[in-house]
This record gives sequence, structure tokens and C-alpha cells, in this order.
Amino acid sequence: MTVDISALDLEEAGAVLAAESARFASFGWMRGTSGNLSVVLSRDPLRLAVTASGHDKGELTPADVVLVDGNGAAVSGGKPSAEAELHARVAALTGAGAVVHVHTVASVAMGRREPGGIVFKDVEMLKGVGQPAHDVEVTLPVIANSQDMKVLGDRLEAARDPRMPAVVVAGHGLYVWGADPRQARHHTEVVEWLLELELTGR
Ligand SMILES: CSC[C@@H](O)[C@@H](O)C(=O)COP(=O)(O)O
Ligand SMILES: [Zn+2]
Repeated sequence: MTVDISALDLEEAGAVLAAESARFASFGWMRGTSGNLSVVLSRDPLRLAVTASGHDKGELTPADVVLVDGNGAAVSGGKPSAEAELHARVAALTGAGAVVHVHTVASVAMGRREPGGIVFKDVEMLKGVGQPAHDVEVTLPVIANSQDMKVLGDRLEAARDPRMPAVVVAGHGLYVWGADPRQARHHTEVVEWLLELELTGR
């Protein structure tokens, strides 16, 4: 189902994020309380619904969501994800309508093997991120981790490749974005598939 995100109120956004989150958690990509999700509710001013901090992301309810501004600061209620500022930065930078952050084993393992970036080529699945399946090299950037979201945002801005709607954060996980939660999920599944292929194929 395609969701018209421009029409979502905060609770509806919470329901969408809870459903997306349950799916990622079922894949084992949000173990413990790891990972976070957001959806853009307005552009001017920038407002996002972001998952609340510290929850089991497989058990979110529509209320476990916080409205944040362009700096990731709470506009109403609750404690937003510790990474809300980075979500807002990605949304502002890329024009994405939804951002996904998951802690996958493959992203951390491949970030260790290829700290300069992970190159994909000649794989049909590249079409899932809008790239040609053949002959073109597409790099998934790897950036160093930080607990400072401004620092992480600067690194993401410097490293990102417009052809790849994702970055690996070394020793941490994966950030992926898309026009809406559904496309962000598809991009996440495709990028994770590519990472798992590289990991198992060597
Ligand atoms: C296992 S805790 C991981 C956190 O430090 C963080 O990286 C994370 O992904 C979840 O933080 P949260 O504040 O719940 O959105
Ligand atoms: Zn994280």
C-alpha cells in the first residue's frame, strides 16, 4: 500500500512507523532497542515524526512517536530517538520523505572489510535503488561513527553518493532513505541484500 505521507497526522504517522518497525524487527535488523525510523510530515517548516527513544522497535504503538523540528528537537511530547537530528539532516539534504536506520550484521561486517566504501556492480538488484544492473560501479559510502549527530551529519553530507540512497555508519549500522516509508523500506531491503551478497560471496 502506498501511503500519502503529506496527509498524515502524528498518530497516523506513528501507526505507519510502528508497522514498518515491526517488519524490520522481525528480520532481526533492530535487535534490543536498536534502530529508528522517521517520516517527514511537513517541509516548510521541516517537521518529522520520529520513533521514540529506547523502545523495543518490535513493540511500538502509534503513540511511540515524537514530532521533531529540523534540528531533531522535540516539538511535542516524549523523548525522540537519540538520532533524530541525523534523520532531519538526511531529510533536508536529500529531499527524502522517510529515513530508516537499522543495525544489521552485514552492514557492520562489510563496513569493517571495506572502510573506504562498498562497491557493487553487475547485480540485477541494483535496479532496486534506481541504478543499471550492468557495467556501472555503484559505491555505498562508509562513514566513521560518532555520538555527535552534527558530526555524523557532516560526514554523511560529505560522503553521500546521489546514486545510492544509503550510507553505512562504521561499527554501527545502516542509514537508508526514500520518497516515503514504503520506498525507504524497499531501498533498505535492497541495500541489505547487496551487503549480504558481498559478505557471503567472498
Ligand atoms: C542498542 S542502543 C543503540 C542506540 O545507541 C542507537 O544507535 C539506536 O539505534 C537506537 O536509539 P534510539 O534512541 O532508541 O532511537
Ligand atoms: Zn543506531
